[in-house]
Amino acid sequence: MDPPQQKSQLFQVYLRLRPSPQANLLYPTLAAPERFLSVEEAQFENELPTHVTLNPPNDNRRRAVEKFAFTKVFEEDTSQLEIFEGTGVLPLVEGVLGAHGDGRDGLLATLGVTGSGKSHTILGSRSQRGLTQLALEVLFRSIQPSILDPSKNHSLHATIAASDASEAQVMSAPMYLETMYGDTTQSRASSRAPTPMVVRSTSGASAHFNLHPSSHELYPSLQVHDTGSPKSIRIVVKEQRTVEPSIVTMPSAPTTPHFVPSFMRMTRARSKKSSTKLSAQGEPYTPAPTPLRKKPSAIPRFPDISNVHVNADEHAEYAILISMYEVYNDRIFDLLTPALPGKSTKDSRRRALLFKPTEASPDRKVVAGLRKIVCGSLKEALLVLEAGLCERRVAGTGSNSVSSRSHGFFCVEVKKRSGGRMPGRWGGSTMTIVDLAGSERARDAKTQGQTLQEAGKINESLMYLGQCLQMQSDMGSTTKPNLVPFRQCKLTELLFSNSFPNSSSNPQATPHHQLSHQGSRNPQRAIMIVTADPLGDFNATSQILRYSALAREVTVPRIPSVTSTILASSVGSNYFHSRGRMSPTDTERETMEIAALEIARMSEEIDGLRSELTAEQERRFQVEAHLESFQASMDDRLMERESDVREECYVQLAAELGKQMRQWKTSWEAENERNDEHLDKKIEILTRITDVEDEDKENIPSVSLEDVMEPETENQKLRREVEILRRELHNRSPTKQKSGALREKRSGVLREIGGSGLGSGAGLSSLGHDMDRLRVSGESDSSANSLASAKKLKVRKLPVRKWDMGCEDEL
Ligand SMILES: Nc1ncnc2c1ncn2[C@@H]1O[C@H](COP(=O)(O)OP(=O)(O)OP(=O)(O)O)[C@@H](O)[C@H]1O
Repeated sequence: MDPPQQKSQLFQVYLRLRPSPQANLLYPTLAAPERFLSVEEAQFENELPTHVTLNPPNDNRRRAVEKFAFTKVFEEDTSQLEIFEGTGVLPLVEGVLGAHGDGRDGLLATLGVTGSGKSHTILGSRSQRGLTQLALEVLFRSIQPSILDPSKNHSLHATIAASDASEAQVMSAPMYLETMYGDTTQSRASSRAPTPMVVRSTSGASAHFNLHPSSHELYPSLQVHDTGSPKSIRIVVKEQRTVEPSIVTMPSAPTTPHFVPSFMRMTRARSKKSSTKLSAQGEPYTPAPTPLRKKPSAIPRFPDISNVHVNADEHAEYAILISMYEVYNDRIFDLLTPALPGKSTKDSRRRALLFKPTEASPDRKVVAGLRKIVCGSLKEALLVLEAGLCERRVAGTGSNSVSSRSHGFFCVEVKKRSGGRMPGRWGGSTMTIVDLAGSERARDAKTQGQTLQEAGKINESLMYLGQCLQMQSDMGSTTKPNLVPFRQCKLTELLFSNSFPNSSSNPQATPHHQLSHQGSRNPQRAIMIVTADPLGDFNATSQILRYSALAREVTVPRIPSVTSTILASSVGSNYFHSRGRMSPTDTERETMEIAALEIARMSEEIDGLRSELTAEQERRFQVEAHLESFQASMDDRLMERESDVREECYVQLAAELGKQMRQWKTSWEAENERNDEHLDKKIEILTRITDVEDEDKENIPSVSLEDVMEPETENQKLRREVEILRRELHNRSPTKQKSGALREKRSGVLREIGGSGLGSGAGLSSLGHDMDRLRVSGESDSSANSLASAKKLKVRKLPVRKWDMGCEDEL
């Protein structure tokens, strides 16, 4: 079995076996576990082996022996240097530098079961450097004469930020290291204290800022114009995508410690809307104080690669940008932007980033909004790496005391442009180094809670990665790159998106100039280092090897009985008969045996799955039965409870009703008593009134209805009598006439009254009128009338009585 054509492979896959820890330390009492992985002899002398055989442990399960092919296999005694030299990292670095033209993206990743040595290989340990540090050293050394130092070249930021397609926050290494480690000895620029400055707006409002002395580095497109006054300045932002410079109008603000990159982001975002004028309406950003990190005391120097060198473009200028991020629970987080402490929780808060095409990179996805550090030296780059690693999530598990809980990405962007007096546009390639989190079994890792959840996400993403790797290993026979299902999770998207030529990019969505530039981009070169512990978990390791190996075959036939049956029946008869041959050749027999073995293995797996299914079904029935009985008992209990509640309610209701009845009865009796009393009083009053009326009836003459109803007739009658009397008087002597007339009149009136009893109301009224007219002279008729009407009721009874009692002369 030979590894397939490697040209068609996306990855070169190397296998590294980790040395087992000292057996007596790990297994002081138990017998050391059996080694299940053996390395096949190399085909040629002085060459590394390429095949390993996986021998299943001698348990009851019948499992086939599998053989896997890799680009190279490194055995346990391989050193870090040998790995570095043997895995093609150097050509990868050389490709990124683009010694003879455009560079080519490179990807270096490690994959393996947890604790198998991935981090050790790629990042090293306290005493040894990993592939990352070694690659960085070679890279910096190779471009040493033509690398641009950000602390010396002040326009570097501006040009790099302008060429960056990922909306990145570009920062110089001295500035970043100062914020992380508080180190003031990194460079001349950062050794000075911040200089306070006032930013005066066009409207006269002023804002106070402590502009960092190296702010022209941080904000490359920001130009500070001295207006002549030591306290005021004018800020002009030269946007990369706008032709004219834009004046930034700052609002008045209190003193802030730093004028930070978020301001630049804000201005850029606004510039999309307005190409000429910007206005910074937002408040100047005050960065949250970040606790300083302890600067690593010593960075390992072993293994020594001081003589290693790769080719670089001698006529080009280089700049190195470093960014780091992790994929945690399928989300991307920047490792160089320190997490902010959460407001409500103790946990720190980080903003997830997007992997997407941007305005400047429409046909290629990039992690947008990362912080990128421009490093001028290897030392700076290593310190940035250390700072980023501190942010990475790790946890102690049963399998590894310092287990990575995320997939870590370390990106070295090599920016390259033609040198000379008129430097050209920045181009460049990226070397991405990935330390994948290890697959783990919860039972072995003894994880729970959040760590178990993380493991679930890790295993899921690794499963998708496995699918992609399997597909890519099949690409020797097919030329369809789209078959690799890399869009299933963030990890595979990040790893595979840039592994294909840009033929799939949408030309309609891509401007011509960008298409011609981007379209020429080479697919990335990728190296995968699979780590395995030959004494570790057999199942987990065989799974990893199955999907990462370049080729796989079953080499040692452990023919189970079912296989012989298959061979005897199907292979022996049908296959060869169909070909019309009496005896198969050795190759055919071998192929058939392998196929039969595979069938046997699969049928065994199917049997196992069937029995698992049956067991699951049984469990389900049990659970369902349990659930039903539980439901029935719950129903009974519910009914019981309901009747209890009803009973309680009834008793309470009855008690309440009785109480209400008693209260009502009491109030009803009281009401009755009150009514009786009231009635008695009424009767008493009535009795008294009746008595009085009886009394009155006895004293008051009865008044006929006719009399009351015919007062006019009576008046006329009286008038006639008065007339008669007047005439009589007129016939008598003049002296007697007057007194006689008066007497007659009075006696006539009295008669009239006497004749009619109490008389009618009108009669009495007219009499009252007469009386008043006689008594009160000069009073108006109306007042007399009103008086009479006011006294009407009294007049009805009392005067009558007086008159009845008084004699004629008194009147
Ligand atoms: N080749 C090696 N030589 C010496 N020690 C090794 C080697 N490989 C691994 N180790 C040691 O084994 C331990 C676990 O290794 P490491 O942390 O690299 O595992 P890992 O695969 O990254 O695990 P995880 O996926 O859980 O992060 C470490 O103490 C490391 O130093």
